[in-house]
Amino acid sequence: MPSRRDFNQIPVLDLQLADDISTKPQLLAQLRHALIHVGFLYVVNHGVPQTAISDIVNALPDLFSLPPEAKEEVALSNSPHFLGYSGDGTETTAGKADRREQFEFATELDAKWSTAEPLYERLRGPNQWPSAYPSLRPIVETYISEMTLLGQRFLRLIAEALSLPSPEPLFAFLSDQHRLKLVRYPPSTLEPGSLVQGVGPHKDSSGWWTFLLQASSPHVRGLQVLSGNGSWIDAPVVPGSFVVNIGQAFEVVTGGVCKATTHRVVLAPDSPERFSIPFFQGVKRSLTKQEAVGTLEDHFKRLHDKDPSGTQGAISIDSPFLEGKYDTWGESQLRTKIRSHRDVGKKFYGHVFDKYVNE
Ligand SMILES: O=C(O)CCC(=O)C(=O)O
Ligand SMILES: [Fe+2]
Repeated sequence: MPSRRDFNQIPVLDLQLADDISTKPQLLAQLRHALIHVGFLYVVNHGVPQTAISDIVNALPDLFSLPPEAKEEVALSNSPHFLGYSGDGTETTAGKADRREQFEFATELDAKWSTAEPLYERLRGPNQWPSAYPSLRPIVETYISEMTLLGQRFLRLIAEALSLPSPEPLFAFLSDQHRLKLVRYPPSTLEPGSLVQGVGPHKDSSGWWTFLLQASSPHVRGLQVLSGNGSWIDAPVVPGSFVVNIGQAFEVVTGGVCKATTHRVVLAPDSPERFSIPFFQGVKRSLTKQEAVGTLEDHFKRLHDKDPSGTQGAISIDSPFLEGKYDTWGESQLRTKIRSHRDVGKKFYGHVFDKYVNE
């Protein structure tokens, strides 16, 4: 018998159905199914203005064509907040180097960390803006604001789909800082039959929810999602959509009823350059394990007991946050960031570097 998380395609949800009381129940039922059985979905008619999307998509070719010194000016290695540019091959996922270059931005905030505060508060801080491309800043800021709003609308729908009495408990987990990556995968020139890792298999660890814009034309493929039966399902470009998926903290808070699903990007032989823009809705840094597990535990246990077939297996949660020895989400994030960007770790977090890298 197929397990509950076998799927062979990713559902497409029309958020406009929420605007009419006669169609909203249909949307909520589709959403509940996608949350519990797939962990990945597309949204269309999502309400994000087309100009905010096309402005950022159109900025990508010029941004990535900047000369090396303009990229160096905003290198991630300058930033204790892990914001800025990192080059092709500098990040590893599942033990292998990823083939992508990226600019990482976040909600624009001051750096106000002092030694009286937990070290993870130093993750909060301002962006680095390339001086060679001054028009980028308003484009990115507008996009982050719009995606912040979409994330909030989406959380309200999720609360209803999961029968929560109110969305407030979900909002209480949110951070003041959401993160955005502008990503370019290079064209591939491989021999037939070989595949290159754009980004290796992973579950999103840095956010509550991810909203991904596939910013290339529909013939450019690459994103794949792991079904419960072990097969990789293509997630092609659906024009006018965002791909939405669950982050690891949300899996923890729902007691594993909603699972973070593994995904990857593979570059096939002769594949063209590919752009994507993931927005990671942030989780508050001070969140403790106890709060994450305990706040909605009773609700999700009841949901599981009411529909044990639908949420079968809900008890197992595979979470570095829960399994790790660090009690807050912020510290667990800081550790992850230091491990994946060791140059930044050594430079700004020298006194904890060995602890986080060797433990
Ligand atoms: O580029 C993509 O399509 C996916 C990127 C991704 O999964 C990530 O950055 O977490
Ligand atoms: Fe991801």
